[in-house]
Amino acid sequence: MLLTIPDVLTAEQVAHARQALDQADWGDGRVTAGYQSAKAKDNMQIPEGHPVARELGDMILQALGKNPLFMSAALPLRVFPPLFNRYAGGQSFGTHVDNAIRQIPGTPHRIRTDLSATLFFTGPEEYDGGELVVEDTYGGKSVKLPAGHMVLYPATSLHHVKPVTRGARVCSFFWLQSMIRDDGQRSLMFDLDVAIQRLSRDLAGNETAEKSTVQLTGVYHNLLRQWAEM
Ligand SMILES: O=C(O)CCC(=O)C(=O)O
Ligand SMILES: [Fe+2]
Repeated sequence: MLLTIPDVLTAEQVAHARQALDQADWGDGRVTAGYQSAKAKDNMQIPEGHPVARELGDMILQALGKNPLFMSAALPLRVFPPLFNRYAGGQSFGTHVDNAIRQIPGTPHRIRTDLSATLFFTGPEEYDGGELVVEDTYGGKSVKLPAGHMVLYPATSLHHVKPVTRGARVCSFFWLQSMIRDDGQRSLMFDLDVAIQRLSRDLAGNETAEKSTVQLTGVYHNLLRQWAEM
């Protein structure tokens, strides 16, 4: 499932991040790439563990923790500390697949990358190109979002970022391990959750409908009990 999560950050948070990112030291993005993706990757990154990356990473993780759409769609177990990238002057990232396993820097912990995320700090009017294209069985889906919005997509997908031919594209990107490894099962849980929420909103006050909503909520939790890995 590929999902846009609007307004993860407020306009004030985006402005604060932009200012901090403009002043940070950027290095070659190849340092966090795997063997194959290093050949395709041409961008800049803030080094892992840089104070700006930590501060803004915490801001993003806090915002996501309070975002019901993100929590419902991702069912996150562990989130990789967000990284930050910048493409300008024709830079791009050719077709690649993200590493399946990532060590969380400075810890003995590893995560399985079930989902990949890109959170935009620059708006589409600020640069040309720079679309993130995610391939799935139905073809390629091109994504270019307003600042503060985020896209969540299966880390299993081949994807690329088109050359940025004017201006600069600044984003945060990271991965997460979900409590539900399988994309199909996770999508089912998300659909069920969305439908239950809508039913309880639309049929509030109807006693029979409320009984069914409680029963469906039970089905949701019992499926989660069957499928979740912790
Ligand atoms: O810049 C992006 O939107 C994606 C970056 C990416 O695919 C990666 O770093 O693996
Ligand atoms: Fe990637």
